[in-house]
Amino acid sequence: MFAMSHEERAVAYRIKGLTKVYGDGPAAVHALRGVDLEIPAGELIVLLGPSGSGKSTLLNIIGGLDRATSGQVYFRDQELTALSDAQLTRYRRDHVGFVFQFYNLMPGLTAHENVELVTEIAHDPMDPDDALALVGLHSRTDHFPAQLSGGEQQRVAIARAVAKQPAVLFCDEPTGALDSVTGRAVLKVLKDVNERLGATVLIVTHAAATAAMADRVIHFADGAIREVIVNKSKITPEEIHW
Ligand SMILES: Nc1ncnc2c1ncn2[C@@H]1O[C@H](COP(=O)(O)OP(=O)(O)OP(=O)(O)O)[C@@H](O)[C@H]1O
Repeated sequence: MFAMSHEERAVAYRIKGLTKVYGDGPAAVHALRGVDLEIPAGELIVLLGPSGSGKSTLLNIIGGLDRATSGQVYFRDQELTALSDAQLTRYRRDHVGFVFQFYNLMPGLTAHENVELVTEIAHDPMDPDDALALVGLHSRTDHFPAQLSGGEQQRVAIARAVAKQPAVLFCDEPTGALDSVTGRAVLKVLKDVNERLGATVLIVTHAAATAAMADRVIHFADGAIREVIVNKSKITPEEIHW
């Protein structure tokens, strides 16, 4: 048996020469122009960059929601870019949670039932009540989305995403629809998920102040990575001002 080195175990994603072109001919859009990146496991990472620079495209490809045009993405030792559609679906189901700007909850189901939808089909799920307690909503489990504030609905969406105990949590503008106080509460929940569950958390955001709480900040511009900064002195979500 081969023992994996510490370094191999510690990398969640290896991305090599990744490109994505939407459309073809003169109308083609080069959303990713050759991205090389390593994402260490267990970190909280923030992706920043102007609108249209390719952040969501990168998140969608490494999250298994979209296909690259060329290049490779490895999750641990598995090449995602070589998987069939069925294998990619299994990767998403077993390892990945998603949180989006708009919470995408089922309006006719309670908070508990929204989380249960995922735990019923997950491999090694948390109890829905534990997932809702993790996001501070233990007293609201029987409420419907319309009875909850935006920040509370986003916390239900986070509980739903983490209830299957994913290795990775992808968050695309998770605070985009929230005021700063509520947004900070949601960021605190994401930090808790990162620390308590050990999940790697990737956050795409326009709220540049969020970068101060990250382990690592990736700056995107024009379909490429401009800079990766390892944050030596992080602040807590409560200390963020924006
Ligand atoms: N399905 C699509 N078809 C055609 N072009 C697309 C598609 N999705 C994204 N694009 C284009 O790819 C480029 C990168 O988009 P992407 O959404 O990844 O950027 P972003 O950095 O996440 O932007 P934002 O911050 O505004 O969400 C943009 O020019 C966008 O218009």
